[in-house]
Amino acid sequence: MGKFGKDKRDIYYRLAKEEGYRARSAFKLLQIDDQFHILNGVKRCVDLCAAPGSWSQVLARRLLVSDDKNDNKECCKIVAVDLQAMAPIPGVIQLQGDITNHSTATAIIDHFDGIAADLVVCDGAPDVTGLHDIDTYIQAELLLAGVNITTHILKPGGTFVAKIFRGKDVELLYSQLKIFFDEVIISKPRSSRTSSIEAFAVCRGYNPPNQYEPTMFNTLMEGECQKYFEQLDENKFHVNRTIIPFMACGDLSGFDSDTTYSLNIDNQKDYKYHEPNQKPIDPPYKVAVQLRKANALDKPMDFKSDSIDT
Ligand SMILES: C[S@@+](CC[C@H](N)C(=O)[O-])C[C@H]1O[C@@H](n2cnc3c(N)ncnc32)[C@H](O)[C@@H]1O
Repeated sequence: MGKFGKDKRDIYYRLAKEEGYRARSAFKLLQIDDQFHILNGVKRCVDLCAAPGSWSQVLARRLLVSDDKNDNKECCKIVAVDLQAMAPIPGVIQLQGDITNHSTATAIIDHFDGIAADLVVCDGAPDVTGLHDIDTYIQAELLLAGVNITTHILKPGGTFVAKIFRGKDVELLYSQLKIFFDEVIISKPRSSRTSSIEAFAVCRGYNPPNQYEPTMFNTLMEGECQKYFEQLDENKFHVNRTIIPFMACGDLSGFDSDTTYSLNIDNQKDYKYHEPNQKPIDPPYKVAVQLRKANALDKPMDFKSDSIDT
């Protein structure tokens, strides 16, 4: 496949480059916001698992714009966190850290001068192995780590948006989210491939159980933590089956992420190749790439997975 093949096969990859985004995932957050208006009135916002930074770019473009209708520029703060280093984005405070660490929660709150956030978004994904059950399990753990840290930093009534893999035990995750939020909707943006099990949980109205004290237990599903919730609020803790609404979002007559488009879309727009906007600065696969270039890998490695969208 030539240099243009991916532009043809993946319209959102191409549009991301044209519109200056670092990754195609930007469109997922844009479409979620268009549907649910999660950014309305937001003054403090946290982007968990943010690298390479396309969601932070969306947050910065939509929240830091100063015009007659929006005077947030002075007071809106965006903090982005990732394990990996990320190239700077004007107006975004960056923290390199692990979302499972308490010190990361403290560092975020310090940036907000002790005031909790209005919105937390989390597009966290582990390095996928291609083994679906393992990938889904690790993703669930990461989502729960996202919820854990969110309980330290989100204001009551606040909104949490997180990537979720719809694997076979996803209903347990829905129940966990319903413990903390009044409303949970699972949403599939048009820019997320249909073939991917990825979707996004849009959780509104943060409302933890009575007397809930935020902890950094590794998972909310484990026995001790579960017992803790049972003691706290019997009425609110149900790990029974929960029916969660599912909504597609994004312009349904717009671009389909599973379709291959001509390079001159509808002959209306002249095609011009764009390089990616920001290459990863220190990716975890760097050593493997170097080994491969030096012909030092035993056999070629395939990092592709057809079921996980990035
Ligand atoms: C799909 S990427 C996020 C893409 C990003 N939303 C964007 O639009 O550019 C997933 C990110 O999760 C990060 N991540 C995974 N586990 C993490 C952890 N425990 N703490 C912080 N970041 C983590 C990875 O380093 C990776 O950058």
